[in-house]
Amino acid sequence: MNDMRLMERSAMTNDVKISASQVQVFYGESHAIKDVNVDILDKTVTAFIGPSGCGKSTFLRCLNRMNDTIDICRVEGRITLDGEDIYDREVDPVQLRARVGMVFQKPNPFPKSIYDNVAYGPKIHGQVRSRDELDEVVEKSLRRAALWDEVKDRLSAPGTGLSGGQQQRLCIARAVATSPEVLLMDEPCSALDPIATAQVEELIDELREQFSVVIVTHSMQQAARVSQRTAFFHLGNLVEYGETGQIFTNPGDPRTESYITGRIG
Ligand SMILES: Nc1ncnc2c1ncn2[C@@H]1O[C@H](COP(=O)(O)OP(=O)(O)OP(=O)(O)O)[C@@H](O)[C@H]1O
Repeated sequence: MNDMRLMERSAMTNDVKISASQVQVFYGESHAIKDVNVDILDKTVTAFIGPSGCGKSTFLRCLNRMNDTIDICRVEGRITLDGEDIYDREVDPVQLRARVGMVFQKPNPFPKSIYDNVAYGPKIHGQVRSRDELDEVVEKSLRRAALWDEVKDRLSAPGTGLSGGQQQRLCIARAVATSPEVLLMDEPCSALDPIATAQVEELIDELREQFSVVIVTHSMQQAARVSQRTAFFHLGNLVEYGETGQIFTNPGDPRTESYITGRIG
């Protein structure tokens, strides 16, 4: 039985969810991402690490076309989600972002009630047909974000009135409410205290049972704790990508080694 489970697990984690090939990103004349090739696996947590300014967030934002919102930003190359080119003219970026959700560094709940923060996505994407169905989605999402018990008696209170850690879990609930296939997290714990960080990390581990999670982090301890794959970026290049344990214990590139041992960054 255990062997069987192991087999299922390893087979599961070899499915490619997002594939990037020869991706270049420019901000005006500045070349921020240089020829990046990477396959992001389904039902896996992938950590992007590297020194400040190396392009982690820029590359993350390519994966759900958030860079489209930055005028001077130009993305080249090919990125596919389940084999389909996400930069194809036919693809609606708003629909794409329902499939590839995002959680930002600073919790940013809408100035609305806790309920409405979570209900917003399913409503605008026409994913629910009745108030009962919406109630169900809201409850399920808040449970998945490990927030339900703390807020179930005050769903109409403003989301901005929650603590920082609760607000970040509310943003995670909002992101999972549209049933995304991939969740992008840009330093989701940087504004949180150690207890809230531990809660969010635990949550990330649970979320990967359902979908692919990509997390940008400055904390190597966090990358080691939550991820199964790690990508090390340096000066816009993807230097090394592989199993987290291997990257941290036996990196193949001297730049990765310098970074993880604290010599650069
Ligand atoms: N909106 C923007 N306009 C112009 N240049 C930008 C913009 N965003 C990022 N850059 C530049 O692109 C490069 C990569 O930045 P990015 O924020 O992706 O790095 P990062 O690795 O996520 O950094 P950090 O760890 O400090 O958040 C940097 O040189 C940065 O100055």
